[in-house]
Amino acid sequence: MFSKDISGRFESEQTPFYHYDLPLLKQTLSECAEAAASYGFHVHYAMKANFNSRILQLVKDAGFGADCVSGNEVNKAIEIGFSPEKVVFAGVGKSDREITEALNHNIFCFNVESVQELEVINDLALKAGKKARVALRINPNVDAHTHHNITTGLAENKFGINQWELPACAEVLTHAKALWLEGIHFHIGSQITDLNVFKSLCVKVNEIKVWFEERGFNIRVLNVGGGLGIDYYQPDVHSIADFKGYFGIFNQFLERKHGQEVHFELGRALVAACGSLISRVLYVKKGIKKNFLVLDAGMTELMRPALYQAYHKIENISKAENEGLVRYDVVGPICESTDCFGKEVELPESERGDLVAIRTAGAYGEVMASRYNLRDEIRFLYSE
Ligand SMILES: Cc1ncc(COP(=O)(O)O)c(C=O)c1O
Ligand SMILES: N[C@@H](CCCC[NH3+])C(=O)O
Repeated sequence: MFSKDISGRFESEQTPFYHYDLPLLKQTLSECAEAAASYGFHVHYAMKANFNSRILQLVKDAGFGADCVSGNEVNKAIEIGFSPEKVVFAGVGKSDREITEALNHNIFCFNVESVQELEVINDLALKAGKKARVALRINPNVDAHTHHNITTGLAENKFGINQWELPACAEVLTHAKALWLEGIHFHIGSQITDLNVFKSLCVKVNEIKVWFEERGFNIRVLNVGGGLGIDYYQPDVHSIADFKGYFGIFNQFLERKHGQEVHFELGRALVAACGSLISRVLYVKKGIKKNFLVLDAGMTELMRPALYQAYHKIENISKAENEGLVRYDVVGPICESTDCFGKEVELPESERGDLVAIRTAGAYGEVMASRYNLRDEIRFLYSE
């Protein structure tokens, strides 16, 4: 249950807003950093999960790098103070302008997603008089066993370079004057809870690394992406992911030579748990077959349930827990039938004005908000 100490502060606040529990975020970052350091691993925070400035500042202070997926994310990471040496730029469709700006920032590495992109980066780097450090994002065709819409490492997905194109990449890299190959990169999907999936990934990475080494390329960096899943069902029991167990898999199954670095790009597992969307009950609609709880937050503030039928725990934080339970479809005010946070959700009997917390919304929540229906700008509140 959401802490009463915290929720007491919300009564007079204008809703909806995102609440970020910064002490929990700091604890999560420190456990992750410590677990990674124990194996000598490096973590870049996937800032697409949440680029709220307060959060980025804490992530940077905890020593993480930044994994960016647009020129604007690269610029923001630099603005916040991430060292360019710790900034990587990924994405299947980087524009010429974005590439040139990132070159001018002297970022650590571009994660390259096609043979053509490799050629374009070479041309733009030549023009800018720079050398671009690149890693090839390879599609390993490993099933992440997660929601279909957030799977990225299957041959049918748009992401990464297919293995049959590796000889073409090797050819470009051999002749390109402005490219420097740092390593190979993989990211197979998000919200992965079956850790065996990462073992399968390690097997593929080992295989592909050898392919390059046999052809005389030095692979200094093995970037295995992100994707570590979290517990959306019991946010207070498992508020921090098992980073030690996760990194332990890679330590055990990834073959590393002396001097080879292992990089990760975690997003969700670092920031999901610290965020909740706080909303107020506008109306209780009683029906014969159904009761609706109409909130003042909707899919415009948190899109995941509408987009992926994603589960987020919903709590009425104005009422004592588990008293007089009633089933509700918890919906928002947006003119879309998919604007629903949960069906048949058991909650204490609720009334107009009650505060509702939609938990574990710190990743892919605020950043995916939209102004559809000309909604207000998103608001925030932090616990220090
Ligand atoms: C290339 C890349 N790296 C890292 C991430 C971060 O993933 P997650 O938030 O699941 O850790 C993503 C998003 O899925 C991604 O596309
Ligand atoms: N936005 C997705 C994750 C996509 C990650 C980016 N590749 C989610 O909310 O779960």
